[in-house]
Amino acid sequence: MNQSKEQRILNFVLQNAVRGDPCSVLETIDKYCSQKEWAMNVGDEKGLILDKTVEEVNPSVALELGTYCGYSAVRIARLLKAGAHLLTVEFNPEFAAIAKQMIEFAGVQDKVKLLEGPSEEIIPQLKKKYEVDTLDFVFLDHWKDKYTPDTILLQECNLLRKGSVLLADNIIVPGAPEFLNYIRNNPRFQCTNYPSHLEYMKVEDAMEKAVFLG
Ligand SMILES: CCNc1ncnc2c1ncn2[C@@H]1O[C@H](/C=C/CNC(=O)c2cc(-c3ccc(F)cc3)cc(O)c2O)[C@@H](O)[C@H]1O
Ligand SMILES: [Mg+2]
Repeated sequence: MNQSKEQRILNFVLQNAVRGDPCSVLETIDKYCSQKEWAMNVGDEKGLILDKTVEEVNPSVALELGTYCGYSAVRIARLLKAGAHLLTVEFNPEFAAIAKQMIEFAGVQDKVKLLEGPSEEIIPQLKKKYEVDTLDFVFLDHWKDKYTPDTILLQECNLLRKGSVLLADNIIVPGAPEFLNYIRNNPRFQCTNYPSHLEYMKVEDAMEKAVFLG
């Protein structure tokens, strides 16, 4: 049975990156996906916006929706302070297995908890089952039509506090028009747009930061 693209990305990392070095893993994925096969990692350009936001928030508890191969999980986890952790949610078992190996190879497994299942089921379990009080930072990068329902669900589950920061990928491509409409017209969020480019392409994209005002 021939390999999936995601398996090929992981294998390229296992053979070419430095074990235990998150930056090396990120560089290697970016190299493969810009030179060999495009893949929907946040990438190096939007990755810098993600880095700056994570450094600014300096979260104790972070959530990511849509792990995929684990690129942004490694990207976020490498910046977390001692004792801080990232919960990342992925419902595709094949991608979850790839991401688990990617996270472990990068050496950030102690900071990352990969939760396998759909976000709409996991989010309501975060407080009781995963001992979350509130979330300091949320990275949205899963199905674009789920950004809004999951943002509403996070609020309904009392997982956001005054100052919680959401960062959403792909505001232009593939686009999240209903999320943008929802979040920009919601007085409980303060929004900022960050123009950038689609990963590994000369196509315009953007990220949107939304700070929950409580
Ligand atoms: C059902 C909602 N809940 C979910 N719960 C848990 N995991 C979920 C969920 N949705 C999706 N996922 C997972 O998140 C990932 C999905 C990401 C969706 N992302 C995109 O479609 C995307 C697509 C593009 C893109 C851009 C231009 C193109 F021409 C083609 C594709 C670029 C990106 O940066 C993207 O993020 C997968 O791993 C999927 O299994
Ligand atoms: Mg994306």
